[in-house]
Amino acid sequence: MHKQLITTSTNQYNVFVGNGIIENLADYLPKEYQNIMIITDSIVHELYTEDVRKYLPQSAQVSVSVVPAGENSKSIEQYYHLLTEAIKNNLDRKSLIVALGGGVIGDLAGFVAATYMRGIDFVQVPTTILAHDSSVGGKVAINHPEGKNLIGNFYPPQAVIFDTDTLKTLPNIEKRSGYAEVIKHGFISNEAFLEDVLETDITTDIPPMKLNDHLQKGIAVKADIVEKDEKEANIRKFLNFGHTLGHAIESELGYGNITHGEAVAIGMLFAIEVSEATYRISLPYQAYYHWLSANQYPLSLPPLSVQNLINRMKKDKKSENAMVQMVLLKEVGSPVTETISDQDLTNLLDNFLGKLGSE
Ligand SMILES: NC(=O)c1ccc[n+]([C@@H]2O[C@H](COP(=O)([O-])OP(=O)(O)OC[C@H]3O[C@@H](n4cnc5c(N)ncnc54)[C@H](O)[C@@H]3O)[C@@H](O)[C@H]2O)c1
Ligand SMILES: O=C(O)C(=O)C[C@@H](O)[C@H](O)[C@H](O)COP(=O)(O)O
Ligand SMILES: [Zn+2]
Repeated sequence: MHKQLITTSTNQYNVFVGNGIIENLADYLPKEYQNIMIITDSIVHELYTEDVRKYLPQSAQVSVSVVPAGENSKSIEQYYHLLTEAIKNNLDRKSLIVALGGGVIGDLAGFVAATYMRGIDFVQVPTTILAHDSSVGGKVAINHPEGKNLIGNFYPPQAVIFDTDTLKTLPNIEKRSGYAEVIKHGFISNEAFLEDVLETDITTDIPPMKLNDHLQKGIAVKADIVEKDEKEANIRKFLNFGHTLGHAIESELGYGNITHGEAVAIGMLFAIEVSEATYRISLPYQAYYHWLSANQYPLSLPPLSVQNLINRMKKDKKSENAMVQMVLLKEVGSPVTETISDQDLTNLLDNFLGKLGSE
């Protein structure tokens, strides 16, 4: 089991990562709780709720709330439904919410915990590769039809308990989605990590040692950044590499019609191209494109309006005075933020989408 302590401006919490560690769930809780509500989705519920229930302290009263699987559950309706469930289950300020699932559940349940009775404890029990990213750092949110994660907060969990055995049931599409955030951590941190991921075939079973190594390295990159800039005043923006266009694609296509990671994967391709054009440098665009293609990432999109995408990018949380800010790379491991003029963005995006091709 690998343990990493995260220190934020408001608290400290441990991230536990390892095979089979769910059995020790009760030991990883920082204190005793008498009333615990597990929030999960319909797919994860079938697979893992019973285990989690079994390993929670037997003295606690435990309830389970299940939302439909998928991005559409990061909605105001499901958020309100879960608050009602918390009230019905008599959760009080000393109670605990367990977020059991991927990033959708972590973001949603975390936002419920952040706002119920002005904030109660929650722990993240991630079950997707992507959630090595979403369970760490304390960003919790729901979506608005106008944009991703527009309603949320920074609200760190009490602990992250990541049993990587759960990843064995992940379908390939979710492995791809998760690995987009893994390779993002490579791009923004160091060449060796990036190259290791570029050499990994994720279409077949990834050796557990390698997978755990990639997850731990990704978590370390993220932890280092959020410890220095929890509320995204400056360097935390680097974790948004690929997200300015990625989020715009997700909301423009309609939530759930492309996975978060697959949209971000295309967003990173664009960010690399903009970096090369802006700084007149060469980055591993071809190697990355080849890896995406070999691992069956979607590399074409249904026809999308450049203007609509730009309007969406302007609603991104990094935007200032309606000017789009993107995270670019000066080289692998050296991210920067850059304001892009509307004219440049129109030209670059038009060219990029044309090259990417339409379905
Ligand atoms: N808060 C953050 O810092 C942060 C970081 C990255 C992404 N996110 C958010 O995370 C969300 C995406 O997370 P995700 O990709 O984990 O999506 P998800 O939670 O929807 O999970 C993906 C799918 O996999 C299923 N699933 C989950 N675990 C499984 C398992 N072990 N076996 C089989 N199926 C399983 C789920 O039911 C779902 O259908 C997006 O909303 C994104 O915005 C947040
Ligand atoms: O933790 C962060 O900071 C990130 O940007 C991580 C991203 O992978 C994640 O998708 C995050 O939810 C995006 O945040 P947002 O502030 O752009 O909504
Ligand atoms: Zn992301």
